[in-house]
Amino acid sequence: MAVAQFIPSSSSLTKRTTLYSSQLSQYLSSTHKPLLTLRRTNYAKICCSVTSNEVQAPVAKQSNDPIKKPECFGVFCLTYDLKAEEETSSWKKMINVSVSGAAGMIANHLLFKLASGEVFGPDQPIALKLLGSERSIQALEGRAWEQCDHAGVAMELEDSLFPLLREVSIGIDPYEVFQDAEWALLIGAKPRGPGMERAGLLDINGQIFAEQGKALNAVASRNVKVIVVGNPCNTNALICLKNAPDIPSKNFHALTRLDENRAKCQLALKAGVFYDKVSNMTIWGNHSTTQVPDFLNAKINGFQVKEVIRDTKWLEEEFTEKVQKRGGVLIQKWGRSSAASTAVSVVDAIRSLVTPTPEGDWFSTGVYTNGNPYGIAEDIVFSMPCRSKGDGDYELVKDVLMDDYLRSRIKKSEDELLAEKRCVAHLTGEGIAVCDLPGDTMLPGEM
Ligand SMILES: NC(=O)C1=CN([C@@H]2O[C@H](COP(=O)(O)OP(=O)(O)OC[C@H]3O[C@@H](n4cnc5c(N)ncnc54)[C@H](OP(=O)(O)O)[C@@H]3O)[C@@H](O)[C@H]2O)C=CC1
Ligand SMILES: O=C([O-])CC(=O)C(=O)O
Repeated sequence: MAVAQFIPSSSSLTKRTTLYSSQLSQYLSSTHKPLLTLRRTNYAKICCSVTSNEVQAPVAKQSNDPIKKPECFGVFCLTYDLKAEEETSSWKKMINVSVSGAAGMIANHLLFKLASGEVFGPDQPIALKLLGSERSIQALEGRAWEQCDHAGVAMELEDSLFPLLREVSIGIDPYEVFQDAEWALLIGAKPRGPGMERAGLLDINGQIFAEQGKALNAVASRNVKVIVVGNPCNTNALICLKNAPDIPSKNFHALTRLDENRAKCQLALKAGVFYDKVSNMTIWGNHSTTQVPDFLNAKINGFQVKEVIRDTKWLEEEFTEKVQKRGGVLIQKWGRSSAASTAVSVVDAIRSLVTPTPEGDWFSTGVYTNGNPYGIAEDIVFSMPCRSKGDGDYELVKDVLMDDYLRSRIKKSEDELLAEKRCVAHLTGEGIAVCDLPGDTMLPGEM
């Protein structure tokens, strides 16, 4: 099936491309597969020290053959009927957190942080709903781990004895996995392979996010917060929100927190301070090599960066490029893209929304531009400075400085995102895609 006709522009850097999505349709059409639910009721009680007469014998509900009847396995199959509720009675109501790309590298770090309580707090029980594919479901369940290069995520979650992890469910149908999701962490995406055009990546991954947007719209909580990690994350987030018209566009984020963290690290290194002394760090724009790490507004020990680091040439050239291309350097070292630091930055991104922003500071996240006070084009997802009261919502920061350098850099990233948007018009319901991407459009991990 031809899904988009990319019309050549006058630029010699663009190519006429017609994309086919049969492989992807196969991946996405595998819907309505059974959802495996791993549930442990009151498991926290078992982990905590309660007196033995409060704990009744576990009522085992294990299936005889967990491979043929994969409703549950291992410790998640046991239902404990505990009378004593002191430990859990102070807990908040359980929240549903859906994670796509759950068998991938980033999720492998992130899931354990989510389950440990370090993200949502020590009194916040969670249900993890993992979205995999036909291919990865075995890795997620851990049933065929001997043949698989993935770890068995569910088995490792089980072995971690996390008291706050109340349910684990696994599925390959976003309409089931996103049911009542209060947080959707969308990590799964195809990485760009050798010889693949960026336009091709935008289309293939864009279709994943169009489908997932529709699923969120149909079944997720009306106030779900969505964090898109899978690249190209800004445009994927735009596609997702356009396909979820019943969910506020404001609730969709593209992850640029890793870029913020990378920028803070480089400034700290140059200034010879610990990185917790760097604040007010904005990443403007796309999670790509056009992103703008803003050294005009950032502070070190409460002073403007330019008062501390007087080498403007270093800031404009070396620092900026280092942050923009940090992902690529990491790929050269590792042979794969950043996973642990990305997971940490997802944690930071969520925590910035669920805890009040420290007075005077802000954080960066890629959000919908409608109504922004900076003159950035509307109707794209752009990284900007935000503050939160800790209620999951945020406000854009109004009191920021602008100069010609910053404005011109922001414009370049804006142009890139507008071009990406034209390239996925067939996925946002805005007509025929015209793909005239600037020649230097690259992900941070591309060199
Ligand atoms: N925004 C940011 O700051 C960053 C973003 N990223 C991006 O995050 C994404 C995930 O990275 P990472 O976890 O390391 O990647 P992995 O390759 O380890 O995992 C990717 C997961 O995506 C899933 N997937 C969904 N659809 C496809 C498809 N069509 N083709 C291939 N895989 C698919 C796979 O799921 P399954 O196994 O179920 O088939 C796989 O588990 C990438 O897009 C990467 O570029 C990475 C670093 C930073
Ligand atoms: O470019 C990539 O695929 C990885 C990435 O986003 C990053 O490291 O920032």
